[in-house]
Amino acid sequence: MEHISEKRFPCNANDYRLYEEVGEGVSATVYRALCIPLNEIVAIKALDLEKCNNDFDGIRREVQTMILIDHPNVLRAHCSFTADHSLWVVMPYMAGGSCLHIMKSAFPEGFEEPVIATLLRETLKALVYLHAHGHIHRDVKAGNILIDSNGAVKLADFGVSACMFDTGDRQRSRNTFVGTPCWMAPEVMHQLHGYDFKADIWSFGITALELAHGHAPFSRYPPMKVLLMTLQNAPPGLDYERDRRFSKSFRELVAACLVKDPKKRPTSEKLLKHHFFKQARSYDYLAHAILDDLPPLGERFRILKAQEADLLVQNNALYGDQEHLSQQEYIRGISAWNFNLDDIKSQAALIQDYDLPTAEDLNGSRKLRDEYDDVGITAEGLSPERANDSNAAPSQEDGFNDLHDLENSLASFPIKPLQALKGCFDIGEDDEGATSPNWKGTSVLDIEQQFLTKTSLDQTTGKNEGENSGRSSSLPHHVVPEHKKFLSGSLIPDNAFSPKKVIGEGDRDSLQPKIPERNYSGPMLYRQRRDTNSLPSAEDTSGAVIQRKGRFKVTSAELSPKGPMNNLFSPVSGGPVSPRTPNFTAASLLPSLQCVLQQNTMQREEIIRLIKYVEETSGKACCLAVIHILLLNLSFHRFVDFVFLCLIYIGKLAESAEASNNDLLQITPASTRERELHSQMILFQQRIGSLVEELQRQKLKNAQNNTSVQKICPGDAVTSRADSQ
Ligand SMILES: Nc1ncnc2c1ncn2[C@@H]1O[C@H](COP(=O)(O)OP(=O)(O)OP(=O)(O)O)[C@@H](O)[C@H]1O
Repeated sequence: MEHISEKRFPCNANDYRLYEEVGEGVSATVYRALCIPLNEIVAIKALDLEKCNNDFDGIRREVQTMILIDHPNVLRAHCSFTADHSLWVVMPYMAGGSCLHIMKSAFPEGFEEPVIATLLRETLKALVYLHAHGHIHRDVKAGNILIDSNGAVKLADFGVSACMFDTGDRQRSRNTFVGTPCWMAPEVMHQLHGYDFKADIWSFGITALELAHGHAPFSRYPPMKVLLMTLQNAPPGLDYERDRRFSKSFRELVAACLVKDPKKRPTSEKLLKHHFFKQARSYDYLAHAILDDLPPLGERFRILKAQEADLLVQNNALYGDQEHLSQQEYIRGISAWNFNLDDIKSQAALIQDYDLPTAEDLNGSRKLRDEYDDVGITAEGLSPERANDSNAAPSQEDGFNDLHDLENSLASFPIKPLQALKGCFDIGEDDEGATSPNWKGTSVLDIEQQFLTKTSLDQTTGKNEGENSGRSSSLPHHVVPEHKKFLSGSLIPDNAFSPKKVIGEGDRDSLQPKIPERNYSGPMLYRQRRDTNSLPSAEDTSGAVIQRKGRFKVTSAELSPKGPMNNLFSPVSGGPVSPRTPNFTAASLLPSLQCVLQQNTMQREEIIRLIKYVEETSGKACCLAVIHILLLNLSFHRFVDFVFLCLIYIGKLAESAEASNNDLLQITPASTRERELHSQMILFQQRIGSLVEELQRQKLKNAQNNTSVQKICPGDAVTSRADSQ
């Protein structure tokens, strides 16, 4: 590949002497150099072929364009040739460097309007020429506007330029995704209907703002966000209040260029006739206005590069791997065109809603006005209040997040920006399905969230991004990864209650689920209710609390058999006392035993009184009948008392018998029944005698057993022996 201009620049690397580096791009380094045979200072752009991803067609197109074009405002290549792994493009040396570098070095807040008008007029002349010859530059920006030492202005860099004659059918629109995000026209971003030379007019309008402010709108944001803001926000522009130093004609020129509908943008030729350019001046004026007192280009570039290195170090310390963000590339003068969608998508994963400090920020010279512009508010798009309030930082509601205003603000835009996003970023069907089919509704939030709300940091410093980040953090409700359903059906995490919490009886009771009341029939109903729901206090119960089982209490009353005759009386309250009361001590039993004896004595006296009464009135047989009745009605545990009474009575009978000697036998029963009862009484007497004898035998037997047990136990024997010794 070898091309020679009319001047016959040599195509051999040995004929050139490289001096200092004066510029750096994505894939190229630009050197000031000396063409030795011609003794002429040139610029050599060394394109690293390995970094060009084998895009030889692109390189060929750029070089062809640079050689074939012939216009005083378009940078032309002298020749090109390969050297080692690089392609060298020899071109005129523009000693003033790019407008971007000039601003970075001496005009961080932008140029004065006559300078801007002059620069833009010359640039526009280049565009008129290129468009007339079927070229779309596609990368118009301050970094590609070069200035010669005499103030001449040339549009450079055709790395992404497109020739509309490439296919031979005068194709006037393209369908490739190239350019630099901040300067990229919306129709270039969405890729749905292609674009034409009007895309350069949009970039021209962005460049006008760049020259006015020192930076392009959205330049501090990563590419993905720039794309979204460009598509969703109202077009950027000059603000009435903040940009008072600029003329109305300048605002109108910018507004004319930055219309989202490319059809409504003027052509470059028409734009060149805009009255704004009446204030444009000569090359000499330009040279004096912006190049005087500037150090040589190489030195400026070295200083800028050192600043960039410092910034990278600081940003790396602050934000880690975020050094690829566009602001840094912007400072470096790298346009980052030729980026591809994969790169953007990977950057989207790194998007943070904070601002990286710029060189100006670090120097404390950043103006709020710049931030104002960065959110993309046109002067025309501002409310009167906002336009007059110079201190009011714009919020994202100015179009970025307000979905309803969004479509309205883009009324002139031919394609819905959200669909454009869909086309741009290969949102798959699944992604689409995951969002609402209504683009005006949730889907924009989904996309926004997908690309922008990966923000986990809110490190804004009171700038408009603070609002944005806050808004971004408000994720749509259906994208709440932390809120997962519990399969158990409970929305409360299983560990909502501390598993290590010691649950006391009361706590456990309170945590117990309420047991539905069972419908017990019969007498159990009342008792069950008392047990489960209306358990009275110990003071309310008819008996003392014997045992607790959870929230259930067993009382003596519930353990005692029913019926007044079955109850013993409490010596204190007179209430029933359970005979099965466990763990009673002897001291506690003593009052009860005394009570029992007293009670028995009273009953015994009562029985004796009754027997005497019967005896006096109905004879001994009737008395025995009373005893029999008493026997049948007494419970078993009163049997001892009864036997005791019977013994007393029988003893009296015996005394009576002994006293009367055969009187009993001689008693003549009054009736047959009386005789039967008499015989039964004798039988009872005999049985009682037998029982007494049996009882005595058992006592004796037990005494003997105890004696034998003591003899068998060896421990006791040993112990007793030891004790005795
Ligand atoms: N002829 C020239 N004379 C002086 N400086 C130049 C010249 N050409 C380029 N430069 C400087 O070198 C920088 C990078 O050049 P260029 O833009 O062509 O490289 P690139 O790889 O295409 O970068 P980018 O991606 O920014 O377009 C320019 O911004 C400019 O400052």
